[in-house]
Amino acid sequence: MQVLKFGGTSVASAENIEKVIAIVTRALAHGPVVLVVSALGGTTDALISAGRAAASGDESFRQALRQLEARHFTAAEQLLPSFEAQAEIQPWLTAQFTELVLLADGIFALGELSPRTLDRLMSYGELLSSRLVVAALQARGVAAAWADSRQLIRTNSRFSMALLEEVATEQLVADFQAKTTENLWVAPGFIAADAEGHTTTLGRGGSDYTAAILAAALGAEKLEIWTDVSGMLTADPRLVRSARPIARISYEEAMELSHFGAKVLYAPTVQPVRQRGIPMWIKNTFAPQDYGTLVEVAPPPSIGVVRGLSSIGNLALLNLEGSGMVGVPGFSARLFAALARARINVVLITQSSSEHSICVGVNEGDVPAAQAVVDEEFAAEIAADRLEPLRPETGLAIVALVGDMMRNHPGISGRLFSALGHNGVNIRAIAQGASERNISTVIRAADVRKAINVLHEEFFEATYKQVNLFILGPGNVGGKLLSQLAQQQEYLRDKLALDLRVVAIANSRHCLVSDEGGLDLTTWPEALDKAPALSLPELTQLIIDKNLRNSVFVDVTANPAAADQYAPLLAKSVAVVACNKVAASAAYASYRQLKQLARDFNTKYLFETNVGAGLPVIGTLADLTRSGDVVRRMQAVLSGTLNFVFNNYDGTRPFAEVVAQAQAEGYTEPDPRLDLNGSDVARKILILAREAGQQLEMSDVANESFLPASCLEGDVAAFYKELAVHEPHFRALYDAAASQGKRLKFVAQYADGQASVGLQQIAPGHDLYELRGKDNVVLFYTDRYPEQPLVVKGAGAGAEVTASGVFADIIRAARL
Ligand SMILES: NC(=O)C1=CN([C@@H]2O[C@H](COP(=O)(O)OP(=O)(O)OC[C@H]3O[C@@H](n4cnc5c(N)ncnc54)[C@H](O)[C@@H]3O)[C@@H](O)[C@H]2O)C=CC1
Ligand SMILES: N[C@@H](CC=O)C(=O)O
Repeated sequence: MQVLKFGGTSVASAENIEKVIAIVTRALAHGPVVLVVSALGGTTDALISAGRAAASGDESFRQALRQLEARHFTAAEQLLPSFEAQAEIQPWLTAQFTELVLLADGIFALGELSPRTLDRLMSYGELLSSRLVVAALQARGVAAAWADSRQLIRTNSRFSMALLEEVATEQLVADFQAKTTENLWVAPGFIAADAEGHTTTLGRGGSDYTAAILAAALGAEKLEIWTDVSGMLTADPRLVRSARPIARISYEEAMELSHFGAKVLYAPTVQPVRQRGIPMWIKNTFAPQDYGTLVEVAPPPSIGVVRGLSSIGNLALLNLEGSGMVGVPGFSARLFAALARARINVVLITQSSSEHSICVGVNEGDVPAAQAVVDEEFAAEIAADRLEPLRPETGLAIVALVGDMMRNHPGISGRLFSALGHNGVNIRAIAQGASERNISTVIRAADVRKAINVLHEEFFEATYKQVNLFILGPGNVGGKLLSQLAQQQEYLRDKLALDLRVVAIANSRHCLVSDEGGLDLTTWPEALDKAPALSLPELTQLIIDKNLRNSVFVDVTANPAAADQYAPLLAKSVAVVACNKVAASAAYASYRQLKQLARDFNTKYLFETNVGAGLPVIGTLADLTRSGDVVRRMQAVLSGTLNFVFNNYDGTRPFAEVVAQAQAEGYTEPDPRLDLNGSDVARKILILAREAGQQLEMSDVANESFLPASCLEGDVAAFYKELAVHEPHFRALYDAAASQGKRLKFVAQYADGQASVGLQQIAPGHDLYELRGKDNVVLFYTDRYPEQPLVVKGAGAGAEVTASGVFADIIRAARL
């Protein structure tokens, strides 16, 4: 005997029922079949709302029932081609709907819908669908007997969620089997009856359960649950696009996953087949060729140890806390007894070993009742201040990892916590049974999508990690960065398993945001011009609200207001990558705060390009200090612009023209005066000193500017004019150095807690002398490099190299 169950979508229309018939006909070739069907998709909901409308005096229930009637008549017409077959079923359908209307009229008259009446009302869905399927089969020459599940399955009288009476059911099934000759029975799912013959139901989704009960009672060789997806998936596909079917799974794992929200299977279904060791398949009616999922005793181990992820929402935590609980036996018994009296289902339990609190998870809808019964139960202890009143917390969800093999693998929870922690997902409670088959975490409902995706990547996608970028300032450097990202996207997927998606690009006028899948990195300039404006705080809020996993904010502006966004973003575990130097060179306290926030919220604040553009200057310094070395002295040329200017200025061309060339080639700051007056270099040596462990402020950096003060009055155009006016000054500086065979270098120095920047004449043979083009050089003198310094040298400015430094920081942030 095989038991096949088809869900609501599988029998939602005549066309779908044809598919069901084809599958059943094929199965019959292998032996007798019990076919269990759900109501036509949407019917149960329609019946419930019609019943509720009737109970509340709303006559719209009549129209709803007329619509249901029409739908069933249409299905009958489509399924039964012959006039005779239709003539046979139509009076029966009419009689059913007459009964249904009478029942609803009764509800309307009484103004009350009891659980018992609701069960009766709902039962029509499956009664109608199963009869239609029998008629359709018979019309195609397939002999089928209709088996009324109310005469096969005995339950108690707990209406809407009746409990199975196993022994009586087995007897009823055996009796029916003894008197039935057909090889195919068609039974309505979901419904049963109590000892008095009242119709009961087995809980929403209960048709799966019906099939499992019948399979167990008949000792079937297999149970097939036919639905609209190709088996149980590694995660809810509405949340995780890359979720994939699980080929084989144990009963226990299937039970855990279905209990924790995997809607494909009604949780109680597993128990009856598990008891008898009956293999259960989950198959897709619309893709019968797909393998589906086989639920069995001992499936092969899953490669990634974790078999699946699931989640349930609408959860509340109830926290019972107080010193009066410590070491006193019986508290939990009283808590659970009180909840049970109010028929409140406890979804999860945790208790700390201090015994100072017990925390239980319940459905949010049960919170008021729970609060009332628990506070009443513990009224005396609360009054005596030995317990606090029950504290409910709502807006939560459970995300669970499921897998039989987890118990043999240390480190699974470590990976779970670390993946969630890096993404700013706060875990409110944790539960793990001694079987270690399920690790459940309670998190904010708003974090579920992110958490499930992060965990899916961690445990199932050895292949890709999605990283979501928000890029501010697609100018000189930002534009190059976007080209590099576009060019490298495929390589990163193939070689580093990183799926870098640019979710938003913003400049000072527009903000372009992608809906799904990331922005097209070839057409963004035109799209950005048409995009609406968004203020910086609004952009920050958007990033927070999107709540995407592995989010990175990339600041490629020179804007102080942009730097103000780092703190709120880091506090939400959004990584910050900046070539903007404002934040790292602002007040020491705020620089520290940002670094601390990154540590506290398990994320990264990276600004390697703040010094030496794409050169590994800050990274090298960090490697030195991390390994215990102490930086005693630094000497450096840190301005690409000034090095370029002094390398190219010899009096044959005006100084202003050489500066303009540096700007045109993309070496200067957006405001070139910051380079020329030494501020940019001062910021850089300040950042290096801080990274070396010194608590310095910008005002501590001595800046001996070579620029006449009048050059800084007015705007950038005035600055260039004034440079021209002071040509003799620059010529004199050059001549003084050249006459001694020396070169001009704008040098940054740090020693003994003191930092300074200024123009120096450098003699041949000096470490700073041979420094071409726009190059930078940093000499680190440390305890381990006391005389011969550790040298970092190379191109220190330019959009391309800076963009590649930012890119490298993005990869660091992404891999955490
Ligand atoms: N050019 C270089 O060699 C290096 C540059 N940097 C840094 O790179 C940063 C960018 O430099 P460039 O690309 O040359 O500048 P840029 O002026 O070409 O680009 C800046 C971009 O920021 C945008 N922006 C400015 N204020 C904004 C706001 N409030 N909101 C949104 N967008 C805003 C502008 O619209 C523009 O798209 C600067 O902080 C600079 O210090 C760092 C290392 C080397
Ligand atoms: N304007 C800067 C660019 C890098 O920080 C420079 O010239 O060095």
